[in-house]
Amino acid sequence: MQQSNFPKNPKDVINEDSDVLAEKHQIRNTSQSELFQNYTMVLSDLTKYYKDFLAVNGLCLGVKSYECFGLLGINGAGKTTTFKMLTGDEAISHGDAWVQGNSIKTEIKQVQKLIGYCPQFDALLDDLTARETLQMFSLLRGIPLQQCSSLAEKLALDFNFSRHLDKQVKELSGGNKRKLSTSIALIGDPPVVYLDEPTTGMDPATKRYLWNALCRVRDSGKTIVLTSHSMEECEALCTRLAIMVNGNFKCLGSTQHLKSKFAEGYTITIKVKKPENSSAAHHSETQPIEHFIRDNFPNSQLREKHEELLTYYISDKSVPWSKMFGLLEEAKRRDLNIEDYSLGQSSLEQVFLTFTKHQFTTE
Ligand SMILES: Nc1ncnc2c1ncn2[C@@H]1O[C@H](COP(=O)(O)OP(=O)(O)OP(=O)(O)O)[C@@H](O)[C@H]1O
Repeated sequence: MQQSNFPKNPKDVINEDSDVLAEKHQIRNTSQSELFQNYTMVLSDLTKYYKDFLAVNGLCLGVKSYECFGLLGINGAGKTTTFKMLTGDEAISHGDAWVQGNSIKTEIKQVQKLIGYCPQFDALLDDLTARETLQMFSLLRGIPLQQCSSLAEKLALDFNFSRHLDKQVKELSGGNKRKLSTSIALIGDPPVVYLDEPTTGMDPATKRYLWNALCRVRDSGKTIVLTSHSMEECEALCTRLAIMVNGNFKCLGSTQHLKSKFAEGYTITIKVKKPENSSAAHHSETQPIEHFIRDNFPNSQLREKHEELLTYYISDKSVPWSKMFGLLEEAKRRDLNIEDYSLGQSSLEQVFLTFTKHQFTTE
């Protein structure tokens, strides 16, 4: 069920990160001619309402060639809706977006010539072979008939499905269908490529093969925008990424920047003993350990308190591991209701989880 306090007005959104605000400021305050000179793709306050439900909220972004931009977010964050607006499949409610200076709102036919799109669900015809599929899309893209066959072979080689080129789509595995869909997005050499979860259903080795192929595409000068649920994928491919929550960018930057901004330091996760016959620890059980952490780790931040788990972020990297383990062992000895604990270096995955846990439940 939809939550009643979902922000209806783009201005209602709070807690935007400084990098997200800086990008907004830059897009809003730079002349269009300068933006189009610097960026292949520009989003300016891109917004989508489904009736009164705000699915995408005023996104501002500029993406250059040689850049792969990642949209990360859990289910329902607004990633596919963003793509659908960029491909002209959904009308834009407010704002606009441009590809090589062509407006999605007023020049969609021109924009469609400049983009390749791999949708989240393979839009393939079961009875055609992979070769026939590639040839059909090549013809639709205006490629001369005599070049279609060699192009199909080249794409199958680049994406490692040559062995399956003459199989019918219905005979292909899920991973090979994704490879076929991704290669379709590249037919006609479009300068901008949108990939909606390109590696869904792929085994780890195939995934890595596709990542390498996409790195080569990126390094040939194209602009790639992809959605993913995987931090690992974004680390492998993306020059920059944004974490999306409820239609908003929550943070934006290179994986390295996000790591140093949000994931430096340590994470302590403490499992608190639950009282008998209770599914969660209450304040009286968690209070002693909360006091202990506050007193002994002055820079600690309580990031999450969920049932019997407390997760702290320790930004002070100068404290040696031995000291931290020593303090946590002491807390265990003092019987502060600690059942168990773990101590580790913060990861990008934790940054992602920290941001996305604020996603409203809409289903
Ligand atoms: N046609 C529609 N009508 C009404 N609401 C929609 C429609 N399409 C999407 N939504 C809602 O908009 C929100 C964003 O959906 P969207 O598909 O863009 O999310 P997503 O980030 O791509 O999720 P996933 O990772 O599952 O693909 C969701 O709450 C979804 O239920």
